Amino acid sequence: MAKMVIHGGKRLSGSVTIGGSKNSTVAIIPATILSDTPVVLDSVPQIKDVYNLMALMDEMGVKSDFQGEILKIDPTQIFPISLSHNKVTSLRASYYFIGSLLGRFGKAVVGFPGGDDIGPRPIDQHIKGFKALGATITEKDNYIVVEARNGLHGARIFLDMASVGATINIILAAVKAQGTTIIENAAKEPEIIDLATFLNNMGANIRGVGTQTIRITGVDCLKATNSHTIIPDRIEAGTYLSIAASSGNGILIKNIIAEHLDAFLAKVQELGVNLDVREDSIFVYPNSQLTGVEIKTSPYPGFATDLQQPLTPLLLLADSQSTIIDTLYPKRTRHIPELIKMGAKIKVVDSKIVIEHTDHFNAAEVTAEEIRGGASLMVTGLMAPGTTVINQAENIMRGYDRVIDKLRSLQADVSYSGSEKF
Ligand SMILES: CC(=O)N[C@H]1[C@@H](OP(=O)(O)OP(=O)(O)OC[C@H]2O[C@@H](n3ccc(=O)[nH]c3=O)[C@H](O)[C@@H]2O)O[C@H](CO)[C@@H](O)[C@@H]1O
Ligand SMILES: C=C(OP(=O)(O)O)C(=O)O
Repeated sequence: MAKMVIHGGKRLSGSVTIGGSKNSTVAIIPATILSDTPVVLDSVPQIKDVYNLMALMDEMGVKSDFQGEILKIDPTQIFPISLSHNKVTSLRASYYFIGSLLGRFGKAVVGFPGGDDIGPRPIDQHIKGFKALGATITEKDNYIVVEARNGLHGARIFLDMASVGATINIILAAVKAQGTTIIENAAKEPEIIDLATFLNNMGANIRGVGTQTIRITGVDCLKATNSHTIIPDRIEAGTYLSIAASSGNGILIKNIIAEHLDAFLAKVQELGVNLDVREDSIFVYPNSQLTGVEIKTSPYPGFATDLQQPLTPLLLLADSQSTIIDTLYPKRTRHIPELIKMGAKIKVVDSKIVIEHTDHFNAAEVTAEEIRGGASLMVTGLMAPGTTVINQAENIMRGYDRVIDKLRSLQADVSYSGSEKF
């Protein structure tokens, strides 16, 4: 079990550069196995999910090399195997190999996915999509067998909800299928646009990403000619913005696409945080008078569920009550008992998180049950005077690029002990 130790209560300053998006990267890596040539990705974040995906690809004969921010992947010697290894359960995005193996070999045998324990996370819409494309699905022990004996063919698929994962998985399966696939009520997240840009640059024919109707016309082969640069991580950016507004003495956050953070920035400004939004960076002024806000998470372009927990510590500083309703994951509340140990005045009332003004935080030993809950504890630990120890800090490392180095560059006193080298 890894630990993050924070000696908090210090004012932070300087600048921090946001890394490539976790949720783009973890979709694009499985997508690389659809390529008939080696692939080069740039701006790849150094996070645990990336190393786990590399290990999974290694089992299929796909060699990869990760130096700095450049990840080289050679899928040309790939062979089909069952992915029932325990690495599959270590991250959610392992389920994208169902779509990409199906697209490449017409068959995928993959263990049930893991990912953050943030409440029920069914995959019925993925299954519905694969079936519509001509696959049969069977479940055996702890894995799922998806097979298209007569090949995959285009279909019209209406998603019951705008699921990020289902939209991506259907794109991956359909990109080399016969004919045209239409996804209705598709998710519109920027990471889906990034994936489609990557695939289209290799010769795919995907239109309409970023709208609710996506059309994919199957092609025979995909070839990489240029490297693909991953978009900046909007959730990492929002987390540093929360740190800057709660503990900063003036912090510049670089490599941001502000448009991807519209709903979040609007809420942060409504809260009273003083920001200077520049072309590809945001300067966060030292803390000002904050007033409570009401937040309701929703699919993009709404307020991202992945940012409700990282923002919560800042809401505790407001002089009046704030509320959060997480419509996507109402049970995403495992950080709350841990925040209470640190002095937070916060409770859950009928699926609504109620946050009251808190004027004293204390350091404590707490546990990061999942990635964004961990981020919430990290932001609070930086505010609380004394020594905070975050257990299970490996969950934070799933998605925060070189977080210890970045926090230290802001003058934070933090350390990490665990088997991962971040
Ligand atoms: C690797 C990745 O990109 N993870 C993100 C992705 O997760 P993920 O792709 O798992 O999230 P989805 O967009 O699929 O889920 C949205 C909602 O739909 C429900 N649902 C989804 C699929 C399905 O087949 N059936 C179903 O009922 C889910 O329970 C959830 O309530 O989007 C989430 C919502 O923005 C983010 O929190 C995650 O960070
Ligand atoms: C829930 C998240 O990730 P995953 O879907 O990979 O578990 C997240 O990044 O907040």
